[in-house]
Amino acid sequence: MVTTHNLGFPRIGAKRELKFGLESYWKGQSSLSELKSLGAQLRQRHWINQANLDWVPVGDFAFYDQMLDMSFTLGNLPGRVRGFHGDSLDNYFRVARGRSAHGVDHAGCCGGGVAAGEMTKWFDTNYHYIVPEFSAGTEFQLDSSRLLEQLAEAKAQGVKAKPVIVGPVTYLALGKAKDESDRLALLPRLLPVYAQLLAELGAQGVEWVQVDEPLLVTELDADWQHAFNAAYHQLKSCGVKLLVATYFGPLQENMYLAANLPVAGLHVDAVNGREDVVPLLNMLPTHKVLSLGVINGRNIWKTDLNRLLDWLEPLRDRLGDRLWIAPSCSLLHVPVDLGSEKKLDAELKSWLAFALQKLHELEVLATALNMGRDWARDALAANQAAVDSRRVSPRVHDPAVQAAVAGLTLDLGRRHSVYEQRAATQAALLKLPAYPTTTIGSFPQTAEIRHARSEFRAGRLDQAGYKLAMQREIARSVKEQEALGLDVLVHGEAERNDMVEYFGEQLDGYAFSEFGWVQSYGSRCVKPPILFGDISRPKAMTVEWIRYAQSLTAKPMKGMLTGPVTILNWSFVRDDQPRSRSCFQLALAIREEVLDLERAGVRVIQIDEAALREGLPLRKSQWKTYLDWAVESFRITANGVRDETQIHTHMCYSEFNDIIESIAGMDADVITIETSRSDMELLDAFDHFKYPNEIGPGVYDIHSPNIPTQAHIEQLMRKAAERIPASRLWVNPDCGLKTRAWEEVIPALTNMVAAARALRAA
Ligand SMILES: Nc1nc2c(c(=O)[nH]1)N[C@@H](CNc1ccc(C(=O)N[C@@H](CCC(=O)N[C@@H](CCC(=O)N[C@@H](CCC(=O)O)C(=O)O)C(=O)O)C(=O)O)cc1)CN2
Ligand code: MET
Ligand SMILES: [Zn+2]
Repeated sequence: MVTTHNLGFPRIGAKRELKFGLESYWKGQSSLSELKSLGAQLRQRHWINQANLDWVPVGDFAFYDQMLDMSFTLGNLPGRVRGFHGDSLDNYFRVARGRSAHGVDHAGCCGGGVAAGEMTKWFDTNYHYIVPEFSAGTEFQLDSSRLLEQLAEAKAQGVKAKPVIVGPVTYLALGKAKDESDRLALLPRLLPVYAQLLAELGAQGVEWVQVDEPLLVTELDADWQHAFNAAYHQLKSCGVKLLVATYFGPLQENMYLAANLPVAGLHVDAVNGREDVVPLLNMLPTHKVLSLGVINGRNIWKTDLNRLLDWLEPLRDRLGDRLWIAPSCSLLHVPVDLGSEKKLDAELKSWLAFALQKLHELEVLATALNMGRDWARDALAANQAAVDSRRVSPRVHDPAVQAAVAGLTLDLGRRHSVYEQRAATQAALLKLPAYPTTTIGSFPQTAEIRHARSEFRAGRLDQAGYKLAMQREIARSVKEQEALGLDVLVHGEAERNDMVEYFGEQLDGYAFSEFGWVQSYGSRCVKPPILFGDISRPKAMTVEWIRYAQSLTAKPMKGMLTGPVTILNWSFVRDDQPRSRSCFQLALAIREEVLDLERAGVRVIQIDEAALREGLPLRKSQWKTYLDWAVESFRITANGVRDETQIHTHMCYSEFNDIIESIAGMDADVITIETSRSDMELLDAFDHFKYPNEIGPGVYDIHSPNIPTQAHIEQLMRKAAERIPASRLWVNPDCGLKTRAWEEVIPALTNMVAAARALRAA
């Protein structure tokens, strides 16, 4: 018999219950016990949702992040939060979110400031985890309470529990040694704690534990390969069976290593690593379970079940009971329930599967594999009809768009003149001071803005009323910026629910959901739009708003767009054509918007490519191919403008050393990047490469509520000027300000402008 299981379930809740519960607790509007019982309710509901599986994940729930959970389980708390006397969940939130120095915390006691743990992208997803912190002296100490409590809960509910933990090697690799010490040197101290944890789980009657080691789909040097062997040799007799889970790509050169770890089972990504499976089978010891991740956990398309069965049936014949099937990765990265969607049309809906529907697909597969396809005849026929209808739908294929992409030429992506020449033309027109100041685009998305939008959606506010409400917000942000004395203004993005979804909603070839939320970090979610067909732009998307904003000021107003690569990377995209082709289609559509803005008299246009770097393939060998089409897409979007028009781009999570040539290849006149947390050291890449154009290195971290001082900003800018000629420097925050409050934004920008003035005077 084939066994079914799941690697993880979205914890935010079908209606984002966890988000609202967390935010209400953080605001002091509900109690810790209410929050904890909400967590228990969500776990229970999600276990019921998964009740038909043979093994159900336990421990995949997290109040903020699964890596931070693991840090607490391993007793690896940053020194600055040790010795906290309150509830450990409150301490957990202190690491997750930081605390400002003068605040009064939830429990009403005075807390000193606590810096938040660093947050970074989980592999190539749009999910962010809290980076474990290490130093040479790090000691670990088991705190199994969270996992054991959830296990007891699950057992009481009759759940066939398979605890899930992050594996020791991935845990170490994704952390950072603040003192530059060797994290691998900590492995001997870490493993006994894992062994103890596994033994405690075994003592509770656990049979299988899923140990996530996605690091195995990345390039590993000899030390890290060795760490895998060392780790699992030490854990092999801990009293439970281990299923080492890999995902987000093929094992490739790590296949032999993974196949021969001394564990009872291996899970592989059989969607993105399909070609690995047969060679893997040939080297897998015959006592081991092989779990095939056959349902895509990273997108929302229905699986072609019949075709999958054609491939799976011979594997079933060969593996028998040793075959397990599952989604390719945790379902954390997809929305919960397609059934909640009332506005998507029936045809499109028939092509889709969210988490619950994916679990159903798994059941159908198991029935067909265990009993024969006849037993699943109706489900398979319905699936076939849906898959066929999508394949041939005229809604998916637009010959005009395909022809435009086929006709792309390199000159579309080239500016008329080189940077030096354009820069002179632009300087004469814009007449900006030295160290010009600007912001990245968004201003606070206040409750009133969100509320107005939700009233508009619900039909309680009409189009005119909504437009007026947004214009009022735009006017407010223009007024604030003028009072602050900023040099290049933004309209503030009040009218945008999200920098990607907003464009998805206006482009043909896109659909969007009502409840398709996916956790991005903590309580913050995104609703990735669904790119299902060839992309075109029926009409201008941003011009009216920008024109309005420009009408309110004599200062230059930036046109604000999201670039094609970022729209692609933060959407659910087609699986029936290469990503590059969808990206070129987006590039052509956004290019038209750029040209429309230019025609409307907008002199500075920013095209955000926040997700360009995170879209890099996990293996370096594939970087060049990606960068080539990604950079070309940006160039097509941006570079059709006249010399007089200044193009800006923005990137966050910027680590540019290894891709600086591609960044330069985009040929934006100005790039704004996140640098404040690295003390301007990121600029070394730009310095060494002699990056030719202008740079706005972020001078303060927008993720923190702390107000940067003028002195600190000046000091950072002086550091920047050691690396980049001052004549090419801009002064701006690290990223957009939408998650901050006006009370934070005003003093921070006041100090920023004062710092720029002081630098000019010097
Ligand atoms: N797509 C994407 N990926 C990204 C980023 C990004 O900006 N976009 N930034 C980085 C991650 N950072 C992020 C920063 C903030 C949020 C964020 O604030 N998300 C909002 C949702 C934003 C949104 O779509 N808002 C909608 C819906 C708002 C909403 O929830 N409204 C309430 C009603 C409110 C009321 O009636 O008062 C509801 O529907 O229940 C809107 O403004 O229209 C949230 O979780 O709260 C997400 C990610 C990296 N990845
Ligand atoms: N223009 C966008 C903003 O300011 C860029 C954000 S990058 C995540 O919000
Ligand atoms: Zn940003």
